[in-house]
Amino acid sequence: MDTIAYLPLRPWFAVPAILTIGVFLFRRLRLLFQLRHIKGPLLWRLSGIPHSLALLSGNCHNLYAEFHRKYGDIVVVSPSMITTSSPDLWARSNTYPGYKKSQWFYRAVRFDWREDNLFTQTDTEKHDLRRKQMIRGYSGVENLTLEADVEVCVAKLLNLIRSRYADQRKAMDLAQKTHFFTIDVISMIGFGKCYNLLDGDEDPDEYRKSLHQGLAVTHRQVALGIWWMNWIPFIGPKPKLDIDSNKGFCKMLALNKSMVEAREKEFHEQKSLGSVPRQDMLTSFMKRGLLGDELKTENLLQIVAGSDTTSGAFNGIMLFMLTNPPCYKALQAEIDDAVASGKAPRAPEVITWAQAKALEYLQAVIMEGLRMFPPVNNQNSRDVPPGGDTVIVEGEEVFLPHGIKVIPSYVAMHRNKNVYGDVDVDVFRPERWLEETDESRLAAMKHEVNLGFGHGRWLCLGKSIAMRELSIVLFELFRHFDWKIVNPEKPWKHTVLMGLHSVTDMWVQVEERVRSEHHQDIKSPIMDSP
Ligand code: HEM
Repeated sequence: MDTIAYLPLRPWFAVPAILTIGVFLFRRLRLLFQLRHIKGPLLWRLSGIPHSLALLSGNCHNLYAEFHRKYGDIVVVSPSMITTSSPDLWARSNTYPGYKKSQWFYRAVRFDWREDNLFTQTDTEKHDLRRKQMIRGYSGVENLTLEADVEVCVAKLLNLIRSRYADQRKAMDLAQKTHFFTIDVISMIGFGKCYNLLDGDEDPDEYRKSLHQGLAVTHRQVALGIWWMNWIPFIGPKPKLDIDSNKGFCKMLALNKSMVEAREKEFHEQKSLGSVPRQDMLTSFMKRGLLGDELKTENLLQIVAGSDTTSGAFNGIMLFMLTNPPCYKALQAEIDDAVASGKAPRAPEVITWAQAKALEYLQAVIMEGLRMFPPVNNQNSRDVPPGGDTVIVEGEEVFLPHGIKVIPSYVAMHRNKNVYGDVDVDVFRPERWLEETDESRLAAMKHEVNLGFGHGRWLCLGKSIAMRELSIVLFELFRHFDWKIVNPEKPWKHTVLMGLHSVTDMWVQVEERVRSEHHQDIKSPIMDSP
């Protein structure tokens, strides 16, 4: 008892304790001094706790947008972190030499604590080498089944909505279906084997649930700063990878392992026989030397990076469209015109990516949806390089000291009045993309909204896949069906985990659009009623 009571007085304890506290306080004061010229709420400058609480609240994206409205384009949100709504600063921190991905976030999101994938790699040189091995597989140049794979999944989605919900007048959880769709697409193009969630309209192996659980656990670890616990090898169960008995993420890992191993074997056999291997994503990666564990971890990255992001975008765009009758009507008018004029095929054929890209209003809806509801938020952090960096923000030079972390506030950036004007930035109005006559302003708007896919060497590799999915599916959803939100007062349950929108219970009523005797001319009973 005595020993414990007098512990702080014993020199062997007191000296290191005082030194540790002293170093901590010195560092805090130095940071406070270094960032004194940047605005931000006092409590957030002094302690990291408010930032942790903001992340845990699931509403960090809106809170930081609020800060930007109050303090301007850069704001201190923790002793060593600033958030920015300046497109120039964010673009610069993705291109200017020396900026790198911050470990506090990217180390935490490794699937396996020992191994990086392209997304988590904080060593810029290693990242760039890996990216070179993968870029052609993602681009579609060496992935000749991409178009057909997406088309098959779109047909399955339409069939599911029609047969199980529209025909039976049953309310449908749209968020579940968009997630099933993006998981099916990415497993098909990533593995060459579809998870088939749309076929059965269920998730028997709980992939969806496990993706959400994985995001939730990692989110809490990042927010509380305890991600390093994953690095203690004895903590956390080592998953037993058994395809038959597992469910969820472990099943996904097991399936990934066996699929990739089988494909590697096939690849080497075909190579030794001199025959042409399949032309898909996995083959493209293997041709560029990505094999074994590296191939497995990159393959898994696709599923995680390619499902919640795109389904978040779908849900946001659908919510904004279903609550904006003039936009809803304008999109259906463009779709009907496109079909009537032969710019789009008649049903049951599915529109192609090339055809959908050419539909101006559809593309404007997607840009505006991504602007109003950015699918990725806040945490893609960058470290300021050694020597610091002097940047121009709102016309003034600002010095950012070395080691400070910069995070993007896409919500605020996508509503930056210097880019979009100060009339209606907070309003969903796809027309802004079509009406803008000043070419340099339009270019700045496009550049800005595209930052939501990252930038420079870290630009999203799946961007064209996501745009393809969004364009084709939105066209077909509005061509075939009419939509109502079941509960406009609470349209969904929503939170943000690891910067991604996690949406459930987005209940909608869906009806087949009424067709005239020519069958292809469709009139909307919902939107045409007075
Ligand atoms: C609307 C949908 C999507 C959005 C908004 C989005 C956004 C982003 C963003 C912001 C980054 C950069 C993150 C950072 O700098 O740390 C990124 C990276 C990445 N995304 Fe996406 N993404 C989407 C869909 C997809 C899809 C469908 C795939 C896969 C098919 C994918 C694969 C990747 C990969 C592999 C990276 C890492 C790139 C690198 O570090 O070189 N994304 N994405």
